[in-house]
Amino acid sequence: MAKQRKPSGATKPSGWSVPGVAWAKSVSLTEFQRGFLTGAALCALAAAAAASWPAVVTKRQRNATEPRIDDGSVEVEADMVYRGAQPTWRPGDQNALYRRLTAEEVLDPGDGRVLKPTSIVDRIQHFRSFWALEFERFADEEEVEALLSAGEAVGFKQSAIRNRGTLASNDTRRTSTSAFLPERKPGGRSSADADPIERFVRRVEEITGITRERHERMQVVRYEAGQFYRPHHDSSPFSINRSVHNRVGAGRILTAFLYLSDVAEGGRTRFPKVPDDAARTKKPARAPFLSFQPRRGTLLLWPNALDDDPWTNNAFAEHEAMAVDEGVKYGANLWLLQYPDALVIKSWGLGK
Ligand SMILES: O=C(O)CCC(=O)C(=O)O
Ligand SMILES: [Fe+2]
Repeated sequence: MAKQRKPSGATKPSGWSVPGVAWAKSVSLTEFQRGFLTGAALCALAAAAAASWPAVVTKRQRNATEPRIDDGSVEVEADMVYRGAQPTWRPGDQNALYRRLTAEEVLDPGDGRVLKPTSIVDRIQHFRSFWALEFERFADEEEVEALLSAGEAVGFKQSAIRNRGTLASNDTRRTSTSAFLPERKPGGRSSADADPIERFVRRVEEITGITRERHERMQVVRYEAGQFYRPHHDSSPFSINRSVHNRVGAGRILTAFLYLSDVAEGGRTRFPKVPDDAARTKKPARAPFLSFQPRRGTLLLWPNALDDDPWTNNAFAEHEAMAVDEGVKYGANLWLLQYPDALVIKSWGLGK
């Protein structure tokens, strides 16, 4: 975990201009309106000054080598937090992954079978894309069982959820329970008969091209009848002033979600900002948004970032786990990160 500090070379901005005031002068406004705008601008400045540096920041040039990290109040360079690590994705890499997975043959590193998405959903709106790929029978029975046992061994607890930067449990937005599995150490790459979880992790490394030092610890989730996880985004914004975000949840550029059980009724994973494709769903009763039915062994893969700006969340990636009507639903999250996991940097000695 990088110590919080100011980015070197970043100085307080020299010249201030308040856009609201400049604009107010250029149009004809009443004295009252002008006074209101000036007052609002002064309030904003005072509020910013009251908060400690760097609550007020200049807009810097943005380009591929100088990422902007923005949680709404601070702006820092990624490598200040991630100790010079290279980002996983540069602009364009996300769409390149989509093309590779949909147009090329990706082979299972274990048994050599072709790993092909069985269902492809692709939306492009306002030049910003979102896609989700479903891989049926991605994990075999042994792998599914191993993940379930690993979850049981850790123990399922009321899932924690971040609420304005602090961890809170018993959140009404998430009633399910979950278990974070231990870190996966670097594994030997040769044996095809590795342990089942190892096989699964290698397959995810193969399809995504993202190796395990950029994986978060896997999280097994469990929902009993009536339990749900309301709409949320898996990736929290980067920031240096909320240290918890740096360790968990920041820069989850991809979600690989493996269903560990079939669910008879309910329990769908639904994307409430992505319209459904009428051609895919012939059932008129279904909500008109993209959703997936849990099927044991099926992997669902979707990006949480923007292709042209992988440091920024893609709003279309918002999703929810709808309430399970009957039976118990299990799944496993494997989040793939824009920088090596901070905990891994520390425990594997990957930091500088
Ligand atoms: O259970 C699901 O379908 C999705 C789970 C999820 O969104 C999460 O754990 O972040
Ligand atoms: Fe999620």
